[in-house]
Amino acid sequence: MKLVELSGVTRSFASGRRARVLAVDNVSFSINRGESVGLVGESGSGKSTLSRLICGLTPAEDGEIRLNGKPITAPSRAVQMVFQSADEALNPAFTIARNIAVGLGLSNAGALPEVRSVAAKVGLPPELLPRLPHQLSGGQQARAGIARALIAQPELLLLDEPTAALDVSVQALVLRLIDRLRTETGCATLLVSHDLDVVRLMCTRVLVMYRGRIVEAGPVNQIIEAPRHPYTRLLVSATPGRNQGDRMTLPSTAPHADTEACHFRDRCPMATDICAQSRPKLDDMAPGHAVACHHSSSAAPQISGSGAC
Ligand SMILES: Nc1ncnc2c1ncn2[C@@H]1O[C@H](COP(=O)(O)OP(=O)(O)OP(=O)(O)O)[C@@H](O)[C@H]1O
Repeated sequence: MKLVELSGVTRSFASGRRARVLAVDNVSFSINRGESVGLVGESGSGKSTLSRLICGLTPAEDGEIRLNGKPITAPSRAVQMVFQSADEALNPAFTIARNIAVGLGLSNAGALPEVRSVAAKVGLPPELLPRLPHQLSGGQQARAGIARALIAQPELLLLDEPTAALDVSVQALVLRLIDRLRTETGCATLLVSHDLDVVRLMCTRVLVMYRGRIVEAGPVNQIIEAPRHPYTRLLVSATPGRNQGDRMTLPSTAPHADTEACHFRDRCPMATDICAQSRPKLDDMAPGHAVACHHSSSAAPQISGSGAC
């Protein structure tokens, strides 16, 4: 049932005069086969680094990532990434056909029948295949990026803000396409997004990340309707159209390097001494709903019955 399992995964980067920035700090979770999971959090919280770790594009410093029970140590065809911009996804010097074939590790005409077939699946007409990426619209480039990932027949598709560079009407089309392909192929998805409404539409479960850590995880409706972690509440309240009276802005913040404390404590209205002294564990508060907060019980709002997916 479990497709991917992360245990204690950690990755830091050198950062100017400061020794290290902990981009991903001792993160553990799993994704089941065919599951659609969202990953949300403010800019710099570590979402892209986490995706790249799972994809094998960035090595972990500590911890382990397993795919079907076997450690991932390098990029594998079973895990493919759809990037947020064509610049990352497509080689500007390659035709669209050749870019798609790269997903198979091939870049020659031998891949053409498969390229045509996957292009048709994502709605790219064959006459676009000989073109260069800059000769396509943003939506067509996004489709080509999805085709490049899909041609490898992945078991897990990592979608790093796949529609961030597109205008709203095209975004909706591409999101619908991704949802249809997920259902057709049965592959699991991890969707990185700033947009909780998109995550609610596309995913059954969501992971909330803050400064390198998962602070809340659970069924997407339950988390949006009744968030338990103070940061998730802030995130939900900052979503346009919600809790207007209590909306707060989310300034960009630098990740902490300290491992033995709650990273949210300096922004948390409920912080006490224990928050500076020990790291809260991600504990189950309800079936499938986990929260990492020393005060999650006292802070918990009533869960209305409207939530679990
Ligand atoms: N190659 C790198 N070298 C140095 N620091 C890095 C590198 N990659 C990421 N970081 C740092 O790690 C932290 C997490 O970055 P990451 O890109 O994973 O966040 P994110 O949540 O995906 O942000 P965004 O939503 O803006 O894309 C940030 O502080 C970032 O500056």
